[in-house]
Amino acid sequence: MEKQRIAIFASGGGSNALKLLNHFEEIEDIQIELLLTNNENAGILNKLNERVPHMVINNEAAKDGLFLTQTLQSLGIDYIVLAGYLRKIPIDLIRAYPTQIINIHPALLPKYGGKGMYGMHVHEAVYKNKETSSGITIHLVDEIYDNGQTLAQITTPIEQGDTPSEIQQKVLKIEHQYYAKVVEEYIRSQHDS
Ligand SMILES: Nc1nc2c(c(=O)[nH]1)N[C@@H](CN(C=O)c1ccc(C(=O)N[C@@H](CCC(=O)O)C(=O)O)cc1)CN2
Ligand SMILES: NCC(=O)N[C@@H]1O[C@H](COP(=O)([O-])[O-])[C@@H](O)[C@H]1O
Repeated sequence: MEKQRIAIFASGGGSNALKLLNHFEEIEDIQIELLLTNNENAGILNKLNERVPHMVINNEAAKDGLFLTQTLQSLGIDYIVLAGYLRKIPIDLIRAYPTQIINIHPALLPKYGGKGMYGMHVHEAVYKNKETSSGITIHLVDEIYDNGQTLAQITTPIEQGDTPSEIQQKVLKIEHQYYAKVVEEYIRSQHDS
């Protein structure tokens, strides 16, 4: 496979972004070339240690699909991997990368998805509904939040008495175990000759 270049989009602490960096540092034909964030205070920015170039955009730029497309294409980016990115991906960027934008959602879609369902909001809703399991959904991104084709779904049991924070920790653990491998396998599946 010809070398494939990834841009990671993140808005927060970036634990998934770091797991992705670690995973793809060991792989020669898939490389992470950029970390983009809409949040100048994102915790990930303090953890990169110059491992990858980064770009901070404001919320206007985050809405500008043509700007984002031109920027990413000028860098030769082939895939966009969202890792706790909290802004809507604009339609013009989706049209430029129709099957090349991947997201991880910390719940078993289609439940607990859509506008407002991010971070702890998700786990609090799962807790409130007394679910006995939660998990992750890795999916392609389309113009509707959390609506794109599912690539993988992995569940984790919720014990009676688990708090939203304990649910978050269980879900984050499987995010870290599976996301990078699912991304790698998906990219390779798109280039199987
Ligand atoms: N076009 C798409 N853009 C994004 C998707 C998607 O599926 N299609 N996934 C999200 C990630 N996400 C869930 O996995 C998600 C992130 C944020 C929100 C949300 O409600 N955001 C708030 C703004 C929050 C903030 O900036 O502080 C909002 O839109 O009001 C929902 C789902 C990434 N983008
Ligand atoms: N709907 C999107 C969403 O809620 N994404 C979630 O944000 C967290 C980011 O953590 P991280 O910054 O430590 O990777 C992760 O749990 C991810 O699933």
